[in-house]
Amino acid sequence: MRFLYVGVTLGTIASLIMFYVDLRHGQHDWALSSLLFPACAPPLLYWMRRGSVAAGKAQSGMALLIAIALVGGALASLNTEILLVWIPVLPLAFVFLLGHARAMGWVVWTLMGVIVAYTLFPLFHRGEAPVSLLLFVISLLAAGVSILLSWQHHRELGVYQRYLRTQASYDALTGAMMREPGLEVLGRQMAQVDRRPESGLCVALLDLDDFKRINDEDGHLAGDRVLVEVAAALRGQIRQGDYLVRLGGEEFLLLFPGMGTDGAHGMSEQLRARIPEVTTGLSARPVTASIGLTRYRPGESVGQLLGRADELMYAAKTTGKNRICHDGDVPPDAD
Ligand SMILES: Nc1nc2c(ncn2[C@@H]2O[C@H](COP(=O)(O)OP(=O)(O)OP(=O)(O)O)[C@@H](O)[C@H]2O)c(=O)[nH]1
Repeated sequence: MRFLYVGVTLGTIASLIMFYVDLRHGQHDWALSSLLFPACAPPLLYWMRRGSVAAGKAQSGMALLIAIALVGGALASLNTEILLVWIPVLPLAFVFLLGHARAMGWVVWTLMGVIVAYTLFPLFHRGEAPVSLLLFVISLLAAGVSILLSWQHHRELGVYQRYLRTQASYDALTGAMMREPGLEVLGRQMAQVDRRPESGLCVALLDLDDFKRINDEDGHLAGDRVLVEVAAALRGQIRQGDYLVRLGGEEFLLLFPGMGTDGAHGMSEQLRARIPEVTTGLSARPVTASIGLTRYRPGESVGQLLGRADELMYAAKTTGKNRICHDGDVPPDAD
């Protein structure tokens, strides 16, 4: 939005200077096209501030003004080099106003309008020649360069945004999804099962056993390496489309969308057996995990589902650890 205020102010000042210069040279028809932007853009901005015009519509309105001013200016005065200066500026103005995707359409149409204006120029000016073809093509090439620059900027921005999203969603130590985004995914998966109950969803709450002792006896760094190896093993074992979430500390949540209880139990059993293998040598004693496995019951809340998984995991802890506890009362398996 700040661009809009700066852009309208600069555009208005530049257009008023052009208007003054055109008037001094007695070119009244050119002066009219210079007056279009200062006459329309500030009121549009004012209506937008008051809320009478939606911001998106006001921005499209500004883009339209720029397009009309440029094509109109080209028809009226394309035999002066000064107008060519604006042609490379146009793609950047559109990108700032409308975002990259929409701007490209506007750029194409406006440049086509300018090319048509160049071609028709002699018709409107009794055979008078427009500015040399070489200069005109150079200004179009300069517009091409500014499109490439804006595209490059857009790409870099996309890479940076993806990087930030990853940083915000994935735990730096284990690479597992973090709690918040993980619970959002869980909510989405549950909603999907609510719509299509036959698809099913199982969740496993996995907690490493006696992790505090690993930290105390082998050191915090060893504890970290255990977490890294366990997470890597879990990720390597689950299917594409399953999710691994680090709920906190040494507690992980696994989501198995579309998997029945038998399948999820088999998978959890493999994971449980894999943990001591991948952590051999990292800790003086074998690393094991207790797992609470449950199936989502359509209509229940995230809290109810995770609460049940937690109770089952706790049952696994209290009945000897290194084991899986699962629902005894799940509906008959669809598998
Ligand atoms: N090294 C390391 N330790 C962590 C991290 N996050 C949490 N912890 C430790 O994990 C330990 C968890 O201990 P408890 O909650 O008592 O659980 P536990 O020792 O596994 O006992 P049970 O769950 O009953 O088997 C605490 O000592 C935390 O300091 C981490 O990122 N790295």
